[in-house]
Amino acid sequence: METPVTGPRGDGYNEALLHKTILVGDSGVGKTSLLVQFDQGKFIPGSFSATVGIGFTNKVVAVDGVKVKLQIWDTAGQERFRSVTHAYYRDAQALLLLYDITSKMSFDNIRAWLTEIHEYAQKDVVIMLLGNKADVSSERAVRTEEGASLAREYGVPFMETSAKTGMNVELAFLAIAKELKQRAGQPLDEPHFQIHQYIEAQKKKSSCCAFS
Ligand SMILES: Nc1nc2c(ncn2[C@@H]2O[C@H](COP(=O)(O)OP(=O)(O)OP(=O)(O)O)[C@@H](O)[C@H]2O)c(=O)[nH]1
Repeated sequence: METPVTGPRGDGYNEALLHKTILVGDSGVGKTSLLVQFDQGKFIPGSFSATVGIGFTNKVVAVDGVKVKLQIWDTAGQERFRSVTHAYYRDAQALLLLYDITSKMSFDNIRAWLTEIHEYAQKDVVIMLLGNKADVSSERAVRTEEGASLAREYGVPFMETSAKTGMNVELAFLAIAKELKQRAGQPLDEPHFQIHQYIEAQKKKSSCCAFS
């Protein structure tokens, strides 16, 4: 379900469709940091201040030259806010589910998160699994293949990200925006766009070119 955006701006923003996207995952996995990196291109290191409740940021991304507006909801990972955040799942078109690659527990909790998502979200919600904090390789507790294998089991796209370095952050949101644009019946430049293949191709492209 897309909500047309209305407002005073005359830059095409008004005509963009609004797609609700929610960031979920355990407390401390980096949801707020990922959103700040995507929205402002920066990482604020230092003390961790847990999100209280829920808040959103609007971000317009260009997909094939067309504006797609993502309304990105940042939820609190702490258990005590869970009943509040469940209420927001229902309207979401996309869910970015994060774990922290340095925290086995946050990875082990992904199955429970997926159970909740399947209980409260729409059946056709786009889900993407993200293993965040990929820059902290010395403390890695979850192998990339474990993340990929879990994602395959649930049929969802997967990538590792770093809110600190920005690795794959834009790619994650752009892939979601493309998928949502396509679902809204708006054509893409790639006529056979598939989110899984798109992500794999982009990841290959960046690893190929980073070393060439
Ligand atoms: N090195 C590194 N640190 C990160 C990364 N992402 C987040 N952090 C750090 O991890 C801590 C928690 O990040 P948050 O973004 O607040 O986590 P959250 O998931 O929003 O937490 P809640 O609001 O409690 O749900 C902070 O100290 C961040 O600086 C990352 O990609 N790399």
